[in-house]
Amino acid sequence: MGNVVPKHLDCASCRTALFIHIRALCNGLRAHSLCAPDAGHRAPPSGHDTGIRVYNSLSKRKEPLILRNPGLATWYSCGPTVYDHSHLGHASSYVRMDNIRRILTKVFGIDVVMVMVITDIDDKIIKRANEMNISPVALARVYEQEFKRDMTALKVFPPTLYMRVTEHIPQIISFIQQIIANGHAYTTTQGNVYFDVESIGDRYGKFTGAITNAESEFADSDKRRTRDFALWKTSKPLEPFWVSPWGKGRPGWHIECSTVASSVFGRHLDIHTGGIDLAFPHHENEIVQCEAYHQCDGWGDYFLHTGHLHLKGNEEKMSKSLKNYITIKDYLKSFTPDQFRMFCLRSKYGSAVEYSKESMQVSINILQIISSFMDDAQSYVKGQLLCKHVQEDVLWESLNETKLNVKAAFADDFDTLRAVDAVMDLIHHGNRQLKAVSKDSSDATSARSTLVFGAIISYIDEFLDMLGISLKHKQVATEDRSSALLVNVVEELVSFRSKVRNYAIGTNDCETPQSEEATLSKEEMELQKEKRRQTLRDRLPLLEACDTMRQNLAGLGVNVKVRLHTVEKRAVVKCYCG
Ligand SMILES: Nc1ncnc2c1ncn2[C@@H]1O[C@H](COP(=O)(O)OP(=O)(O)OP(=O)(O)O)[C@@H](O)[C@H]1O
Ligand SMILES: [Zn+2]
Repeated sequence: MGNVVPKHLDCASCRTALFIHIRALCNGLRAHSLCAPDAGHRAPPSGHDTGIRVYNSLSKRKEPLILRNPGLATWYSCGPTVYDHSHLGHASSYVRMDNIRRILTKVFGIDVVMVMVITDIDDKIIKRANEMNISPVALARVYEQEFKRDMTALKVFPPTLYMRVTEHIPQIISFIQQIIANGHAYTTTQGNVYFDVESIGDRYGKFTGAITNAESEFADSDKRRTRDFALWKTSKPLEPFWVSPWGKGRPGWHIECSTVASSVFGRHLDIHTGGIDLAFPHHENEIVQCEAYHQCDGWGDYFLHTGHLHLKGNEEKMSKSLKNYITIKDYLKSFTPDQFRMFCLRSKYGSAVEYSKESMQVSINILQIISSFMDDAQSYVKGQLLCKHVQEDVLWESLNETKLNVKAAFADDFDTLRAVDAVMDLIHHGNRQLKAVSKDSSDATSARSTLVFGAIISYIDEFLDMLGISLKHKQVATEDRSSALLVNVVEELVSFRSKVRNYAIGTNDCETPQSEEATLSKEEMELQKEKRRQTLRDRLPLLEACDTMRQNLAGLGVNVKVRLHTVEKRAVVKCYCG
């Protein structure tokens, strides 16, 4: 995003410097629990303590999350620069932030007012539009729509307000005028406006302190000092422009976020988010612009940054400009949104994540374990799965402990990884109690513990639903609106297979009752057994077809289970059950 990064990325030394810088920031994020030496620098915000602790990139430590208004969080999120497809890097950043938002609202009862800006004018948009021979606005609208569609597909809640840069140019111009009037920016004869970093003394460098803009950027610029950055850029021939007091031009990247955030939230903002690459210089610059405009100190109470997603064996983040991306649309051809959401839950939002087929497989397996447990637990509650006596008190205790552990994990910097582990522990306990027995077993008649399993099912359902995962649509890719229909079709198919299979193994055939079996002669018994064997041989192709269908459905993520008590009597079909 923005106009600083590509210049860095064109040049090998700047690229290296940028990666070192990002790694340093990521390391800072990983060391969440450590206190940074300068942590005491900022006064804690005044307001209402939520009981949550968050890692604040500003102080580089975990702090109590204190909101200005009780039960309400104001949240500004940097949005995408829309000149190309959205990729899994965007997906991971926005899904992880969506999880935080869901936790805030659904677990802690905090309403969130979230604003996200869409960067629809920028060097890269203009360049790409020229290459494609279309207008920058047309290009931006196409990819903006695609981004929104992709987010919907991944079940990311839309922000309260999406705001486009191009629809706020007058506000941006006034914002810059005020910064100039307050003595923190200067104009040049070429029609550029720059922020005067020296004018704010040592208040620059909240995120880094050490990094300055590259000399290469300074070389062909009319700014006074290296660290100064553009608020308004004069337009080159054939570029889109807006008329301003400084001539025809367009806004710099950072100013759009400061203006839009201030236009909605005024001088106070609780939470600001983005990927870790945005901490410097983007967020650094946003802060000083806002402080210069509002004449305040400490704009933005909490800065939360997501770690980067990168491909296995690749140190660089997945990015449009590096062309090393997998689009969200392509990803959803092979995987489901729920599988991606589970992938995101399996790490802390601030850490880097490695994307690979293997890491996806781990998430798929977890969902399958959950799904399988929920199926078994439901069958048990319905009386379809007969089990040994259940130790209810152990399960009630485990459920209560899980609830406490999950909430504590969420209150500790939204630790989704720990929360999922706690739920998997509960499932482990549940599975240990669901020991299937045959219907003839004496255990089969013991009283069922339906209530505790009902409570566990309901809790896990709520937990997943809260985090945007729905087992009801399990294993079905939801590229179109017909997913619900598809689920019904799959269920119909599975039920048909089950009828065919029962016929093939002779479950529904009239048999000689056990009481009468005793009266049969040895020859008659032998005849009866031979008749059964012949029936099974005749119907073997049907069994094989059922088996093949089960394997094929498993390949598509639909697991067909055969209940123990319906098959165990028949030794001959053992090789087909499971
Ligand atoms: N690989 C990634 N991992 C995590 N977050 C990412 C990744 N790539 C982008 N983001 C985040 O997505 C948001 C929008 O990013 P942006 O539009 O700048 O994407 P980009 O692919 O990095 O683009 P560019 O290559 O043009 O800089 C930002 O908050 C950014 O930090
Ligand atoms: Zn921004």
